Amino acid sequence: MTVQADKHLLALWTEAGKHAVLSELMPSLIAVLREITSIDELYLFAFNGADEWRLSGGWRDEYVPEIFTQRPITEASALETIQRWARATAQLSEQSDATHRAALRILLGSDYDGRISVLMPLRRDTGMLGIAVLVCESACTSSQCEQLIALAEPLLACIENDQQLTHIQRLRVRAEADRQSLLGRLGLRSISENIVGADGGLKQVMHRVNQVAPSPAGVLILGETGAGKEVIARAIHERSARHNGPFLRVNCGALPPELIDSELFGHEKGSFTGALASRRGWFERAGGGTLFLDEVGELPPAAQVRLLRVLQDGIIQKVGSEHDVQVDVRVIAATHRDLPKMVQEGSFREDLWYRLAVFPIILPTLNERLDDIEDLAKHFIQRAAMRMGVPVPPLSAADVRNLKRYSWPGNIRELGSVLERAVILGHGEYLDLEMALGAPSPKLKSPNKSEAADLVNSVSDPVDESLEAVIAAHIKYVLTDTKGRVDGPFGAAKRLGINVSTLRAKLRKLGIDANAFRSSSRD
Ligand SMILES: Nc1ncnc2c1ncn2[C@@H]1O[C@H](COP(=O)(O)OP(=O)(O)OP(=O)(O)O)[C@@H](O)[C@H]1O
Repeated sequence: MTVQADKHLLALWTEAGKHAVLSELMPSLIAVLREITSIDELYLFAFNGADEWRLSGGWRDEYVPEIFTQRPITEASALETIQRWARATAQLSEQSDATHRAALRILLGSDYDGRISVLMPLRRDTGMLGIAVLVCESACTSSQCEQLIALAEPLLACIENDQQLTHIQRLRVRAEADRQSLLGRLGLRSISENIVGADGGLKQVMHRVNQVAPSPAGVLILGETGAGKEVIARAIHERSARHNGPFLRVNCGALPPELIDSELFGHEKGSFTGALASRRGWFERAGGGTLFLDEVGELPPAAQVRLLRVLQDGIIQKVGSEHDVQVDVRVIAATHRDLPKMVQEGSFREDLWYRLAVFPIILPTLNERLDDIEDLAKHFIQRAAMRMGVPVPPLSAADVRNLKRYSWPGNIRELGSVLERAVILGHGEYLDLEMALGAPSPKLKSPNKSEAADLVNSVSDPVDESLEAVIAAHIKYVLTDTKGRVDGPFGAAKRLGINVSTLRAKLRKLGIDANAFRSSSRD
């Protein structure tokens, strides 16, 4: 192949590699083809495999007479011509004669207005997938024909890319229509409207969200498990200039330690056993959008160093590569852990903590926003009823009181599950909250003094072992809440409504070590 031919081939592959729609590529494609022959017009047709030809892209000069008999050129007239031609080639292809098969590679054909149309089948091994129609002022020489034939492959790639992009666009339109219809059924205009308590217990939080969302600053969301950290991270993304970009969540705690770097930053092919192909990591995939690093406190020290680098310079290095890659990502991190304490203990880097904590948002627990429980409950009941296709069961004042009495270690997520269960258990006719909350549960919050005393005193009764287990679990739960503290105004004895000495006796009897709860939190 000559240097010129190589140059044309490279130029067309460069265009194909842009993965753009054909209408954008047409001027560049025709410019390359014009260097080979006196081409005036170019039409690219794609065959969809079901006996249909579609005009994927067309280009023509204003001043050149038209190739087709009708003007303006309609897709129908182009198709008719092509179909006529395709029928002719089908007849030719039935013949095994080598000359005819060669002729099928390019067809110098129909002559309209004294011009030559070059019909070029675009083939893959599986068959003919497209046709390029070139309208030239003069006939092509055999060497020009050869050069054109060599360009069939990148032209086909351009058509295929165009088809894929059109397909994706169609899926996008369909997904958006589904989203709108779903929002309509929920009586909402956008997902972000769905933050229950935005004007109640989350008012301060939403104020912080609105303050930080338009800026490029990173955000650290602190809150117990299930308190709504992801919901808040999404709200920031949706209110930011990046809202059209991706929002990706990665749970740092769920990444296998040996794969953390490759997952976050990507890897090159062959960089480790099993790296069969190069792969983009979460940071690259979130380009132009927001990366939500959930459970950031779980990252091991080595990954913390690399995360700090991205946050400082916006630069990552793939595993197995020495090249820096610039990424354009806003990072929102979250954790239920006590990060300052982890810094003190040396398990979380201090410099990373300062970098992440530029704009902290602290989420209240559900217990700290009990006034939102009624609205949240209605929201979850409605959602569950809608999912099950049953009428929305009413929520009574007694139900609300019960829900407020419950201690919610799993926060809003747990509330949602309980209410969904209550709708299911009530068969959509009523709300079976009692069953959904379970029998007297270790999670029941601060029972009154006599209830607690009864429970604890009954430990001496060896008959009912399961009751003993319930008591032990409840004491453990309260100790978790009080972080192992037994006495004092915030101690477990006070919470349980019994004497400190009684509680200490029970602890000994039940084999519970209060000190073991010193550093734990409910998660
Ligand atoms: N304000 C809210 N209004 C409505 N639903 C909420 C709200 N906050 C949280 N939820 C719902 O509660 C559940 C838990 O929320 P989310 O996943 O955001 O919590 P999280 O703090 O990120 O949890 P984890 O610590 O386990 O990652 C989700 O189903 C979410 O839709």
